[in-house]
Amino acid sequence: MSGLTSSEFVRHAAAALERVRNTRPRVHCLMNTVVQKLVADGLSAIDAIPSMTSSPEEVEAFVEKADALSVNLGTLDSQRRTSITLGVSASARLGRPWVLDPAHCDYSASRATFAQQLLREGTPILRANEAEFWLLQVSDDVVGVRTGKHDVVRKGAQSITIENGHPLTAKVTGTGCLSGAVIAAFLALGEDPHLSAASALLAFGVASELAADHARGPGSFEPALLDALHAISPDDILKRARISHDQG
Ligand SMILES: Nc1ncnc2c1ncn2[C@@H]1O[C@H](COP(=O)(O)OP(=O)(O)O)[C@@H](O)[C@H]1O
Ligand SMILES: Cc1ncsc1CCOP(=O)(O)O
Ligand SMILES: [Mg+2]
Repeated sequence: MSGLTSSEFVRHAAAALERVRNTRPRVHCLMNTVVQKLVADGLSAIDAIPSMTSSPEEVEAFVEKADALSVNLGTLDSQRRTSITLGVSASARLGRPWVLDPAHCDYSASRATFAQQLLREGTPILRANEAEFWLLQVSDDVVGVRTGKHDVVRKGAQSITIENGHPLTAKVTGTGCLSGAVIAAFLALGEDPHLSAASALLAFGVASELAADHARGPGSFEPALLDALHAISPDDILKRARISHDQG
């Protein structure tokens, strides 16, 4: 884990949350059409600044103005493929960090092929659920994030496992997509991508636990998650973090 002990990593994550709040990174999202609002609201709640437009004519300009890019393949059509290809190339050319969520690539071979092509551009972070994750190959310099009951953030032989979270998170459509966008906000800090991705997921997992304290089910969990992303403090991370790591 880049030479850090577990407690040093937790302190890093707490401080990274504070830096996101203070620097207000711009995150451009090429997001599926199902969960645009949740993702934009979740980014705003942690004090990042979202933009969501996906027209091919404008995508390069938006990527240029952004600090990081979040790409999601959930509702792929031909125009969106064009925008994503342009956005990802611009990101790689400009050296902007970017995150790929290959949503539902396990349902469609052509989507999986497209995801695999995109992963060759720049140095992305892959954020995927279990089924999607195992379908794709990531090179050793790409950070691979596999979410689920525990989130595993791997780079080469090094991995950080985040045990924080709540099962209600999986009952709200779009939380996986939002977790990818939150990773992009932390990547925008320009720090070690492995630590940034793990810090983002630790903050997201702790926020999910805070939200669950105020929820009666998925319907009330969704707004509670936005409230928790707004309210979560570095201290919450220091007090609640449950992580383990493997230096490989
Ligand atoms: N059983 C679970 N317990 C706690 N958190 C979970 C569980 N399953 C998924 N999550 C969380 O829900 C979010 C979405 O993850 P996941 O369901 O893996 O992705 P997707 O929504 O893309 O299918 C992540 O923040 C993950 O940590
Ligand atoms: C249901 C659905 N269909 C296409 S995109 C999408 C949202 C997926 O969101 P998540 O994987 O984050 O729950
Ligand atoms: Mg998903």
